[in-house]
Amino acid sequence: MAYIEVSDVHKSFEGRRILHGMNFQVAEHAVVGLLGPNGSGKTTMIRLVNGVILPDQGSMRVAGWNPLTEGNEIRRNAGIVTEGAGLYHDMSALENLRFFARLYGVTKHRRAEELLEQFDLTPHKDRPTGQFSTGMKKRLALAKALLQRPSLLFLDEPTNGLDPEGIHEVLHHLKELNAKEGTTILICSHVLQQMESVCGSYILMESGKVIAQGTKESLERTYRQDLRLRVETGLQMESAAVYGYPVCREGVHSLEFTLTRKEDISPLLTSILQESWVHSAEIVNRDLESLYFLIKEGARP
Ligand SMILES: Nc1ncnc2c1ncn2[C@@H]1O[C@H](COP(=O)(O)OP(=O)(O)OP(=O)(O)O)[C@@H](O)[C@H]1O
Repeated sequence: MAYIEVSDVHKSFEGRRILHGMNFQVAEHAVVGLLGPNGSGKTTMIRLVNGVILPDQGSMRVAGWNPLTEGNEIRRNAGIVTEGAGLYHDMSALENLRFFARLYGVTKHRRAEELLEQFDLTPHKDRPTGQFSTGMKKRLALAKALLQRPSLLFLDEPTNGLDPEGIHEVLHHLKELNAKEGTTILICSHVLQQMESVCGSYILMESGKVIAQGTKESLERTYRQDLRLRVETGLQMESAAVYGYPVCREGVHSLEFTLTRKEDISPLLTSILQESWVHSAEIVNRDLESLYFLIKEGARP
């Protein structure tokens, strides 16, 4: 049975329909990306599954609880990291974590210190968090959300405002958390390419609806019609098809072939190598973002 189950959920604000018929599942121990553009309704969905707001219609189940009637249980047992980290800026990192540990009734001795260590914040534990960089604040917010060892973690745009190093660090900590503790993680983001390194599967949203759901491989299988292989080569292109594959020139030494299946790559490269050199070959339309646009533009399984 799914750990999070959302069935036909609708939500309007002031008569404006924001979510219309959301359906998705998240398996226990999975890391799932809820992905979609700004304003597509991701934060609204997170608030609904936490029981902070109520749907107009539909049913939900989160770790065995019903968000409509058992929101308190869900919020007590799930970690939530939203845009405002909810930290006290005058207090140090350690004081913040100890304060929230008391508030949440966390009894485990040295839990705050343990989390500071886990998130590489021990050297900064006595500094006021107001002086922290955005990346450090995000890590501390994650530590705060994990004080009660939740089995479920909701993250709303965890990489917003971070530089590449900060993004790498936060994503690394999330992967580690899932691998070591099996925490189920639902991450909302509009930055699709960042999520590829951490999520095992995706829920793709557009204007308040799920347009596709699955692992990247299953989405690829269902929606991708062709693949574009960019080859850095000295091969001369004499027609719009080379060795039977449609091709166009992308640069002086760069050709882009359109293939229908991965199995065509080896024979193509073997043929090219008989005539010229090859310095690199790369599939250029296999990233999550191009897949998202393909699905959004109406690709049909
Ligand atoms: N309490 C509210 N009252 C009125 N409108 C709201 C409320 N909360 C959200 N909305 C509207 O619902 C729409 C979806 O917002 P939501 O924050 O869920 O989107 P999002 O996908 O999380 O976007 P972002 O990536 O920008 O965070 C937006 O148009 C927003 O203005």
